[in-house]
Amino acid sequence: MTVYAAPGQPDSLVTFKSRYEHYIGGEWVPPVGGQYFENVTPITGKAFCEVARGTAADIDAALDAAHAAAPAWGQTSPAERAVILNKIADRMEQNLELIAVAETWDNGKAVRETLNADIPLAIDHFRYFAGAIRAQEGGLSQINEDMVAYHFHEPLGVVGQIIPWNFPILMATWKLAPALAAGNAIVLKPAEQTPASILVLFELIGDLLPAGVVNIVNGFGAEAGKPLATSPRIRKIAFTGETTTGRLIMQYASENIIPVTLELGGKSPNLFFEDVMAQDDAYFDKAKEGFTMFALNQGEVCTCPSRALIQESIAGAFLDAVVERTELITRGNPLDTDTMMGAQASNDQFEKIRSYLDIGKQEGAQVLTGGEVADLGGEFADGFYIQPTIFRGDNSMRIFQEEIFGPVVSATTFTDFDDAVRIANDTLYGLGAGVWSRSGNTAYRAGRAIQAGRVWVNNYHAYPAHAAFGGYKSSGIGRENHLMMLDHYQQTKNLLVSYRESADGFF
Ligand SMILES: NC(=O)C1=CN([C@@H]2O[C@H](COP(=O)(O)OP(=O)(O)OC[C@H]3O[C@@H](n4cnc5c(N)ncnc54)[C@H](OP(=O)(O)O)[C@@H]3O)[C@@H](O)[C@H]2O)C=CC1
Ligand SMILES: CCCCCC/C=C/C(=O)O
Repeated sequence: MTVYAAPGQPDSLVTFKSRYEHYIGGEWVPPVGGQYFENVTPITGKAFCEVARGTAADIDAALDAAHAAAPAWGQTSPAERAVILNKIADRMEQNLELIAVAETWDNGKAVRETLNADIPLAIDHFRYFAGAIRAQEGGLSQINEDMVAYHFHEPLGVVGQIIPWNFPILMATWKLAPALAAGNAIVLKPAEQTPASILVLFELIGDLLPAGVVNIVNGFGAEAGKPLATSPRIRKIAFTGETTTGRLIMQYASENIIPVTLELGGKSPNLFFEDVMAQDDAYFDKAKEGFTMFALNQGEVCTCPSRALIQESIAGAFLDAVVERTELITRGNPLDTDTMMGAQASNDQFEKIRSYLDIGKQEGAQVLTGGEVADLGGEFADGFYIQPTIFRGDNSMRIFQEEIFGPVVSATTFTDFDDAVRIANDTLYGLGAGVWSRSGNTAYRAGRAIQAGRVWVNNYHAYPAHAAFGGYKSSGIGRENHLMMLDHYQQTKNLLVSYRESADGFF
């Protein structure tokens, strides 16, 4: 067990500055309007730094820097960009604990996760796209014996990226790594709730990139995000966040006819067929872990398995077993590596989840465990902690249909295969899903029938860089991770060349 010292305490790995500026053109730049906002750690509920509050003028300055950097960066070779991405990964790896502690302090999540998942996955992402861009090939079509169509990948130029607060560094990486690999310059706006860890990261890695290739403007959605997303000076906007905000981003983008990628909400079903059940067996233990994944990252994950669908014949015994497993989730200081669940990322999110705990009870759902805020006392008394909660109810309830984004799972039963698929697909969303069965046939058929971009079969919440990730229905547009993300950051140049030396057959 390790308990990392809190920033500001003796022996802490991280010292946050009391004030952070924007990162523009390779420099730390104060906001044009001179305004700052407070950044709170959800662990204690106290402010720990202030951050530049960006407006349209700061976005313009960042776009100037990005446009100045884009031509040279776009002409670097894939091998040169790959070297830089690998250096970023190496620098992050050398500072893994520091970055993990910074992320935990800013977001509230358990350091056990930032150390073992968020930051290692981010490092691997840079390495994956370093390799992917070198492996990418263009295309050639032979039109006839004298004519050839060459297809080249070209960078888009300057792109905008807007990210949320649930995985600040990992979500930044999911957007930065492919965009950089493809040769674009970037203006990125972090979420107002969690800007600090990304700024700490850029204090560490900023010198590895040419000035202006990545620019970070902090601030609020309406004040900094909208001027970025509406700017005619970007060639693409990438967004992760709420579905209603995603709809706005699409409207903004339509004005300038630029492409969008959107990672939006979810209400992911996790299906447990009756053959998962056993008294004492490694597979059943694995399935219970899969159920408990609703509490990963305090449930603040777009793919949170927030609807558990359990075959009626095993429901009683299965729910008893997962309640017992859920009650073993250790809570406490998020900087303690034994702690499994940390704090919700903000007071707003904490209050939103509390309201859904009330809604679930008012709708008549049965609370099998949890259902209340968690009072950790002491220095954590003002932090944002919620008990992991299992409701049992019906798929028509609001707690089954609306994104809670907290450590709350709503469980219901199904009778047979068709009923399971019907309930799974009875949602506006289509981002993730889980299927648990010892039968390969059942698992395969369910996986293909569920309308979701990612279906985990006999596992959950794994995010390898080379597996495509994205939504069906209202969960978004496009795929992140995987080679196919490069397509979203490149345009195709077709050179149609005639090698015939006469005008014969010109038309
Ligand atoms: N799919 C996912 O991964 C996520 C889903 N959510 C869902 O959304 C709910 C609300 O969270 P919230 O943070 O408000 O989500 P938002 O979608 O509003 O925020 C995501 C990002 O978009 C920015 N933003 C907000 N409004 C605009 C705008 N008009 N133009 C441009 N950028 C904008 C935000 O800035 P800022 O925060 O600085 O205002 C933030 O950087 C959560 O409870 C959860 O259900 C939230 C986060 C991630
Ligand atoms: C254990 C790592 C989890 C990564 C989850 C990625 C989620 C993205 C999102 O919420 O948009």
